[in-house]
Amino acid sequence: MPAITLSGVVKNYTGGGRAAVRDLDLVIPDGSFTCLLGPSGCGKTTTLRMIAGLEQPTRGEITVGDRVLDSVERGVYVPPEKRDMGLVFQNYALWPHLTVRGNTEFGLRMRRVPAERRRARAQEALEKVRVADCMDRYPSQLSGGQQQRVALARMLAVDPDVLLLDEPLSNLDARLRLEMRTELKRIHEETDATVVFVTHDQMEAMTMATHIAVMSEGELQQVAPPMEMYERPANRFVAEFVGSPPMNIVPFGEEPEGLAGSLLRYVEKRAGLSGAACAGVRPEALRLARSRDEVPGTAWADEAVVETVLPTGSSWTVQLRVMDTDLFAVTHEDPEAAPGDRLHCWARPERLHVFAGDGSRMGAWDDAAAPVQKAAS
Ligand SMILES: Nc1ncnc2c1ncn2[C@@H]1O[C@H](COP(=O)(O)OP(=O)(O)OP(=O)(O)O)[C@@H](O)[C@H]1O
Repeated sequence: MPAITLSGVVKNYTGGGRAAVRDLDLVIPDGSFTCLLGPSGCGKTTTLRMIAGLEQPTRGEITVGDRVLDSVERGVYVPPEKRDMGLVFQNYALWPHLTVRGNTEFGLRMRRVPAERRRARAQEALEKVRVADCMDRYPSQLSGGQQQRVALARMLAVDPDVLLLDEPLSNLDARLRLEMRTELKRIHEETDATVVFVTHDQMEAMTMATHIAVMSEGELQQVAPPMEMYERPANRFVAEFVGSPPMNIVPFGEEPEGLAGSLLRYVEKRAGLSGAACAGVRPEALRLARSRDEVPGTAWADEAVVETVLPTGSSWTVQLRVMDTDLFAVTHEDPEAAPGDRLHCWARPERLHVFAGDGSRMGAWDDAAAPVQKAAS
């Protein structure tokens, strides 16, 4: 299955104000598990529906390899049933008059798969999502979570090359959701299918995806493998959206004082940089030290007062007051600190993220901050 490519795709709904999707250029690699991630209303579902053929772009092209599925300019539109894609949407729309088995076999029946084969494939798919024991029930006799799993089974039974999933786990409780994430990841690895998965839950995207595409207000912000996006967010929006607890961001403003002033001086001195508008540090990159002697010489450091210490069982979240600003640190070792304690907080330069006034990442900072590579001797 070749890559799915969206080129210059725009979607304006009639009666809608601004475009739901704007100038979208996105390549979904073959065999990838690509998550479309972003806050509510950013255009994720619209993008997925256009790939499925349920909405037509206002402008632009969608292709799979050499096959053009949509081209407004060339007057091409391939209807959903001719795209060989499996769909599961949030409102999974099972047929109320068919049993679970009937629903799961439905797509196979449409494809004229013989009865015996149909039964076996439906059984297998229902076992995969663990609802085989509800085989003879009707959708109205199932919980929301069970219905969602039947919708997944119905799609899996057909074994499509492309799986399009719109928040398919939203009706499951926390435990089942976690289980189904693992299950979906396993299914993806087993089938080689290309999966496009819509979610607003960044943890879901981080744990399942091979690639994440972050959108905001109809525009693509960044596409990258999860860890690359986490470690090198392309702009301030991505930096703040991906990660939990979120990245600490310190805006410099017009005349930075306090922590902002200290950080800006550090950044300017180390990188000879101008035009920086804010700096960010992830909570786990913010380290704590009892004495300044424990801080590496090249690191940024400031004095901090402990405000609260919140143990979660596996980690501790420490709220710090650094001059005029609150910062959050996460540590996996007991910080042995109490409110009111005076500490030093610090971060290695390569763990600081610096953004310009338009929100874009300042690559010049990364170049200056990276540890000097030892020349090969
Ligand atoms: N049928 C429609 N008619 C008019 N406007 C629409 C329609 N569908 C979506 N929109 C608008 O398009 C924008 C993008 O919506 P979309 O559903 O794609 O976002 P989303 O990121 O999937 O959001 P959510 O996570 O809430 O589902 C929103 O402003 C929405 O109000």
